[in-house]
Amino acid sequence: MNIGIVGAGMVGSSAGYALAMTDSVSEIVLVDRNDALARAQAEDISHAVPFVSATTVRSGDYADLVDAGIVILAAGVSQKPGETRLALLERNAEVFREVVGAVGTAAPEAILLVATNPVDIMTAVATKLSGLPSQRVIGSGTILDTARFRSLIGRHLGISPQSVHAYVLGEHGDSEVLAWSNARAGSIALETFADQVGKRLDAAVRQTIDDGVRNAAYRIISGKGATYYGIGAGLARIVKAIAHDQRDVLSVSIVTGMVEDVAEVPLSVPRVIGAAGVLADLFPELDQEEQAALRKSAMLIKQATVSLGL
Ligand SMILES: NC(=O)C1=CN([C@@H]2O[C@H](COP(=O)(O)OP(=O)(O)OC[C@H]3O[C@@H](n4cnc5c(N)ncnc54)[C@H](O)[C@@H]3O)[C@@H](O)[C@H]2O)C=CC1
Ligand SMILES: CC(=O)C(=O)O
Repeated sequence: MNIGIVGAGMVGSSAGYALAMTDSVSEIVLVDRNDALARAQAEDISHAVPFVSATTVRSGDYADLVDAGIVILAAGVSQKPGETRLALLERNAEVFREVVGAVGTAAPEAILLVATNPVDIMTAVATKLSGLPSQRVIGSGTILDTARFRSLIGRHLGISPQSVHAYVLGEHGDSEVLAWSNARAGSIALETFADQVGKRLDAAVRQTIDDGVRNAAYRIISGKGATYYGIGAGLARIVKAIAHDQRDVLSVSIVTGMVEDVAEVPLSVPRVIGAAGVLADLFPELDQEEQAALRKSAMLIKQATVSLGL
């Protein structure tokens, strides 16, 4: 499959690099309003390819996206230290008014994979502007938060994050919901697993992990200005699931019919991902506190989409 990436900054180029390293697509075309940047990123990534894969990496303009099966949207502004994702909304909605139309003209059938923040609301913006069915406009949503959650649980329990089955739901942002109540390690409930390996999983440990997940972006941005390796790998993971019809369960964001009594809201729950995009939405059983938090997150996002007239 051929992949387009619009926005060749830190996130777009990291996604391109991660994709090239996984050898899962045929061609990557980078598009940016800064042509020189897109050219330089493509050239640099293409020099990594001979070590790993045979992916063609080049820059181009929108017309070069004609054969793309998926177009990643990573164009726009990013957070300054201390700034929230939601604060980017107006500026990035303006960028999408230009970008989504241009992508739609070149590649009307492509699945759109949104990374630009605030990613849930930008997913709703892209869905509206493109006129595509919601199953084909996918926001990276909480795929990154879920990875952070699994990584910290795995580190605490002394196991691989890939043996942790736990999801972050709701907004990719401050109101996100760490679903502790149904988290498992191997096939064992988390608390039972912790008991069996002699680890504590009390409120203090949970609070430390919650902070590690919820505030990761703020910490990284204050230390190095941006986050990009994690999301680059997350985007590559979603692309792989679509390109190879893998039917993986991943927490991603699409405009969802009903979540905790909030209608038509873009947020993340686990979903089955395959060649046609989102094949099914999954709603894990939550405890009362998590349910209330998910409703709050859904209402907050809904307010923002309504304020944009979506
Ligand atoms: N979904 C997630 O988990 C994450 C999302 N992000 C978001 O991704 C977005 C990109 O972040 P970075 O790559 O760090 O920013 P960046 O500033 O490095 O790159 C953004 C690129 O977009 C390009 N661009 C801006 N307007 C454009 C337009 N109208 N047409 C074409 N290209 C345009 C710029 O020239 C620039 O190269 C931000 O909104 C950021 O908040 C960042 C990290 C994680
Ligand atoms: C920047 C951002 O959204 C993140 O790293 O989670």
